[in-house]
Amino acid sequence: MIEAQALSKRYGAKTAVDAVSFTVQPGKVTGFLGPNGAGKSTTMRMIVGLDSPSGGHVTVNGARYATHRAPLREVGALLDAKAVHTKRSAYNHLRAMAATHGIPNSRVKEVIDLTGLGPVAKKRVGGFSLGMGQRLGIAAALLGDPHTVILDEPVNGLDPEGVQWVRHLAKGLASEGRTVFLSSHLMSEMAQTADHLIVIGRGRIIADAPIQSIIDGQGRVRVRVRADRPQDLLGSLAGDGVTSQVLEPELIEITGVEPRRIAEIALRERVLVYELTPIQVSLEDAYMQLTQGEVEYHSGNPAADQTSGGQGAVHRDDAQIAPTAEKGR
Ligand SMILES: Nc1ncnc2c1ncn2[C@@H]1O[C@H](COP(=O)(O)OP(=O)(O)OP(=O)(O)O)[C@@H](O)[C@H]1O
Repeated sequence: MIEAQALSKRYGAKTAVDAVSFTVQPGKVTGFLGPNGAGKSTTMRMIVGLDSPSGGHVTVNGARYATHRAPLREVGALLDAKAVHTKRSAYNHLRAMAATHGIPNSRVKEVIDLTGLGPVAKKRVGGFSLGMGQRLGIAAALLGDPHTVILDEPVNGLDPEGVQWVRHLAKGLASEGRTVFLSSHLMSEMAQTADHLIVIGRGRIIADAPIQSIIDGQGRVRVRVRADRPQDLLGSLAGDGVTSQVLEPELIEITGVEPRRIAEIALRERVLVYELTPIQVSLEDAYMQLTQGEVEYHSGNPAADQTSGGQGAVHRDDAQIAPTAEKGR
């Protein structure tokens, strides 16, 4: 288990992590999401003692990382896959790590097999592809058979088979009762892997909830309607929280009304409806809505949905989470 209490990190005038408190529970995969520069890596680095907090504290399995007698057995982390001695072979790199913790060579062989590094284990790490480097980083994280596994962008550079492998690995580790905390910018992958999400923006927690409740919480019901007189329908539907967008003369998208209510009103107004399709909210949609005020580094997004009304707060299991801030400029 990872427990952070009012954890902060400042670099000069920059507050990278701003008094965050959260718990990463064992037995599930917890995804850590946030825009570029939100503070994910800094938080992960503080968990494993690579950065010292400016305020607050964080423990892993009940104690600060540095106070564990054999930290590799408590927590394994992939933080920067490039941080290896490039002239060593993968095998020697892992053996050197294992030696410092009294981990037997048999475990080195095990993690090499587990991560599919067998064919290149004796080759110099300097010549590794990004994906091979990631696999080596994951092998190192698993070396001590740790209770807690932290993976920062583990699928970065992996091919589809590798991405799938990381997914199964993360789920498998969680099903063994371990704590699995991973970050990724790949929403579709996160949607398939994580049970729970912590979303951070500008150093603060925006959401901390089961993945489905984050999707549901952000997704006000949206329905695509084809009708012969959409304006008449819209006139009768107008009300609190209902927004709409005319896509084509006979095609509209309505947000905030259940499909059945739309059908009832259409019947009453004698509007011919020939399509009524609820639109599924994806994790990506929910994430974009949650973080729309939190993105520091914008890339123009011409496809951004301009029609959504204000979004409500997402709720944690137990407590309310700050509502999304207003749109950043
Ligand atoms: N060593 C450092 N010195 C100064 N500023 C830093 C340092 N490390 C991180 N920062 C700043 O702290 C903020 C958080 O960075 P961090 O790398 O934790 O974000 P992130 O969420 O991991 O981003 P990304 O998704 O781009 O990896 C950023 O504004 C970053 O520029």
